Amino acid sequence: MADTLKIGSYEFSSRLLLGTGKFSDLDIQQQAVDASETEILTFAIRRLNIDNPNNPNFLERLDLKKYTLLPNTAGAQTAEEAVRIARLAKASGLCDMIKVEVIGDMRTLLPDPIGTLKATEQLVNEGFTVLPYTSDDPMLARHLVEVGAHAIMPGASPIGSGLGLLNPHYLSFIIEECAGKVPVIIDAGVGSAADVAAAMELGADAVLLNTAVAGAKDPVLMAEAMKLAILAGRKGYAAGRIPKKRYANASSPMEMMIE
Ligand SMILES: CC(=O)[C@@H](O)[C@H](O)COP(=O)(O)O
Repeated sequence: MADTLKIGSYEFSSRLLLGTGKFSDLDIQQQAVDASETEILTFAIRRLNIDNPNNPNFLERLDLKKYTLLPNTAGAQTAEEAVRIARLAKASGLCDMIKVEVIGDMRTLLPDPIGTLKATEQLVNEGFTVLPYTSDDPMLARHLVEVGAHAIMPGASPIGSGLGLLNPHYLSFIIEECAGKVPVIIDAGVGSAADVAAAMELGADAVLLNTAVAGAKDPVLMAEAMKLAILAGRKGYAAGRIPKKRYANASSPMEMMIE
């Protein structure tokens, strides 16, 4: 059976979601998107030029028909702002999927939990497929699932920091909490392919990243590395790692020697 990622009524082969911002130029962006083999592209609606389709925008080199678009509400600091931005995206015919971002603090860019919960509930009620960006709080994840979120997107560390998985223990609680209900997509703060593999080995269903690829010395090569890290981490998780031991355990024990 195919190992697909299901988000609401959507189904994907790739488990890598890619942000489209911060690339040094649009050719590199296009090549990196191709190399990643992602099927889901995210972008800030506020950065998009919706009013005048004749003006250039930062998605213009991408063949958008090939991708599912995941607009996000970046820039919103209240639930009301996030809901307004999401409605604008839907009215523009972009997609009915929305990544809810309600930022509570402009220095850390950490999400505001109460605003995130309120916006998620409202947008679910309006028929959106809602993917809230959240902190690594397992109780908030539980409430988000209860109000109908279609995926939970906990940050690994602050957006753009590249610090990797700061609290794998709590992320694993969220993965447990959501198991059999909705997918968990680790979002933000990933710095390297090793971080991506670690997230997938924890049991995450997917990873969303932007800066680690866009800011790499070679973004196209890094996009390919991220694609492979997703596959390696997913297979490693499915294969079941050995338990960690405090002391050595010889690889060629004497009792198993063939005479
Ligand atoms: C929540 C958010 O905005 C992130 O999805 C961001 O777009 C990606 O974070 P990184 O740039 O740290 O990968």
